[in-house]
Amino acid sequence: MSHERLKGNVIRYDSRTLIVTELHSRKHYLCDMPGRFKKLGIKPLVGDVVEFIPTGDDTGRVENILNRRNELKRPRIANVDQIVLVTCLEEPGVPFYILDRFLVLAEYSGLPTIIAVNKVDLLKSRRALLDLYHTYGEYYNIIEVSAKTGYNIDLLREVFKGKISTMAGMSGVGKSSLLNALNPGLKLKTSDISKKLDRGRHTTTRVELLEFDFGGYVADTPGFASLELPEIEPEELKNYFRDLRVHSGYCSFSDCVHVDEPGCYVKELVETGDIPTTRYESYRKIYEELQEKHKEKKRWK
Ligand SMILES: Nc1nc2c(ncn2[C@@H]2O[C@H](COP(=O)(O)OP(=O)(O)OP(=O)(O)O)[C@@H](O)[C@H]2O)c(=O)[nH]1
Ligand SMILES: [Zn+2]
Repeated sequence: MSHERLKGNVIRYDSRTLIVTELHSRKHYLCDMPGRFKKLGIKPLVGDVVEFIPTGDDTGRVENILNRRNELKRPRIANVDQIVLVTCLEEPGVPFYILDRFLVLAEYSGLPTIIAVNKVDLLKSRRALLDLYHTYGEYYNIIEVSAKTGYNIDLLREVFKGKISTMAGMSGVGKSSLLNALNPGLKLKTSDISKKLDRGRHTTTRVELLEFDFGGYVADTPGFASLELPEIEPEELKNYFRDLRVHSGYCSFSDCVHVDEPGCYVKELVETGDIPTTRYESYRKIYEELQEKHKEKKRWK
């Protein structure tokens, strides 16, 4: 048995053990952590890249956790590359306002975001799609897909390939169906790995990374499930609307929040239709919600 250090991705973790996928062979190792980690308060996260030394055929001991590029809060994952926001225009027709809330959370996380429009097989015309492109197409990559017919699933596979992703989107838009279309049996396969390496120990409720056969990982639970807004100052909200942000510099006041100020260029663009009304309405609605939250907080101080 060689004792060279190997590197791998943590795909699952409970209080004592980690399942690590070795980067090159993609073999799974059940690893434990040295006691000193706990003493030092070092806790691994799913998505971490760790160095480990094999102690048996499929076991190992973690030596080191490499620096994280980032850390997503919900679900708790390290080194996330992107968010794939799933929506659809029929069954259910997801309101743009809901999409806008997801996008604020995505922008706040600072991660690249791709919009996947699922169930395009249900559309009788391209009208609703054109509306979506008009509203979001300049600022986000949009990909039309159908989990049912397989339309553009190969393109979506390219989006996920080799990356750590998290999917977000309203209930019923087809997130699970898409994962299954991308990689049939994805969830089952992962629970098999867990069972084999775990030797029947209790199952964890923590987030796990599912491994695509074609390379790459996706969180097994959707992100931003609650749509609850993070602690953003109302004045900061404008930074999380890409389309407002790019025009912010042209308002008369540099700290313009695009609500009541004179000489607001953003409001001018809403008038001329260059910024979609739905986007501006979402902005106002969320702005007011944040103001309320802010007031509440002050009241209790
Ligand atoms: N027509 C059509 N139906 C689809 C498509 N994708 C999913 N569905 C259906 O939409 C319903 C919801 O799909 P799910 O994959 O469970 O959606 P989900 O986003 O995972 O839902 P949650 O688990 O509630 O978050 C199911 O009845 C699917 O069969 C599609 O591309 N076209
Ligand atoms: Zn303004």
